[in-house]
Amino acid sequence: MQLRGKVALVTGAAQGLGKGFSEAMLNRGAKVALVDMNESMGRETEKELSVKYGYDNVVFLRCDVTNKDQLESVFRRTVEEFGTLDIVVNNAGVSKRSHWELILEVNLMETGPVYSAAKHGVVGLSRSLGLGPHLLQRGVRVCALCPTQTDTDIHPARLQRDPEMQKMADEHWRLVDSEGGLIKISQVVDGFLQLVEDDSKNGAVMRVTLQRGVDYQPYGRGGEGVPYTRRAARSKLRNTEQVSDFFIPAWKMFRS
Ligand SMILES: NC(=O)C1=CN([C@@H]2O[C@H](COP(=O)(O)OP(=O)(O)OC[C@H]3O[C@@H](n4cnc5c(N)ncnc54)[C@H](O)[C@@H]3O)[C@@H](O)[C@H]2O)C=CC1
Ligand SMILES: CCCCCC(=O)CC\C=C/C=C/C=C/[C@@H](O)[C@@H](O)CCCC(=O)O
Repeated sequence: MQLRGKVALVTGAAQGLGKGFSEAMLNRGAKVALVDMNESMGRETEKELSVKYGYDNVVFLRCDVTNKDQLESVFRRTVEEFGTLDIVVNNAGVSKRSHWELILEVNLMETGPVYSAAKHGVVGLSRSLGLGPHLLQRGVRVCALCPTQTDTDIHPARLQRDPEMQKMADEHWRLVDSEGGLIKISQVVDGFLQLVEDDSKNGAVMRVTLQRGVDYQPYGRGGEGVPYTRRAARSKLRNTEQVSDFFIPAWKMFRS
C-alpha cells in the first residue's frame, strides 16, 4: 500500500511508538489522526507534527480507548476531518504511573504476566481477524507488530519513590540489560512501514528484536500470514478449514 494520500488513525499517538508511527506515515504523505487520552502531550505532538507536515494533515483527538463511546466518536471524527479512513494503528498501551501503581497496589508480582497475557490476546485477535474470511473479503488486512523492549517512556524508570518500586525497576532494567538493552523507536518504525506497505502481509505477526532485527513469528503454517487477493478471499469462503490456526480446531469440532 502506498501511504501517500492515505488516512490513518493511531491510538496512543501522543508519544513513544505511536508518535513514531504517525510521523513515519506523515513523512510518506499520509494524513494522521493522533488519538490519545493525554490531552496536553497530544496537543504538543499535534503542533510539532503540523508545523513539519502541514496543518491540514494532522489532527489530535482526545480519547480514552477503553471508553467505547469516545472510541466510536474518534473514528467518526477522523472520517469527518479527512473524508475516509484507510489505516488503524491499535497502539495505545498502559504506561507509567497510573496503571503501574494500580497493578502494583493489587499485586506486585502479577504485573509481568498480566501484561504478557493481554498482549498475547492482541496477537491472537489480530491473527484471527486477519486470517478470517470476513475482513479479507472486504480487502482489510490485520497484522500484529511485537517489538522487543523499546526506548520509550513506558519503562518504569521513574518509579523510584518507594523501595518496592525501586526493587521492581531494578529487576526490570536487569532484564533489559540481559537482552542487550533497548531497541530504538526508529528500528520499530522501519518494521511498521514494511508491514503497512507490503500488501502481501495479512494475519502476520512481526517481531522486531535486537538479535534478529525484523522477522516473523512462525506458526504451524502461514507464519507470514496469507497474502490478500480477491481470489484468496473467495477461496477462503469456500474452504473455511483454511481460516486460521486458532479457528480450525473449533470448526472441526463443530462439524464432527
Ligand atoms: N516500549 C516498549 O518496550 C514496548 C511497547 N509495546 C507496546 O507498544 C505500545 C506503545 O508503547 P510505548 O510507545 O512504549 O508507550 P508510551 O507510554 O511511550 O506511550 C503510550 C501512549 O498511549 C497512551 N495511552 C495509554 N492508555 C491509553 C488509553 N486508554 N487511551 C488512549 N491513549 C492511551 C498514553 O497516553 C501514551 O501517549 C503499547 O501498547 C505497548 O504495550 C510493545 C512492546 C515493547
Ligand atoms: C515487568 C513487566 C514489564 C511490562 C511492561 C514493559 O516492560 C514494557 C515493555 C513491553 C514489552 C516488552 C517486551 C519484551 C520482550 C523481550 O523479552 C523479547 O522480545 C526478547 C526476545 C528475544 C528473542 O526472541 O530474540
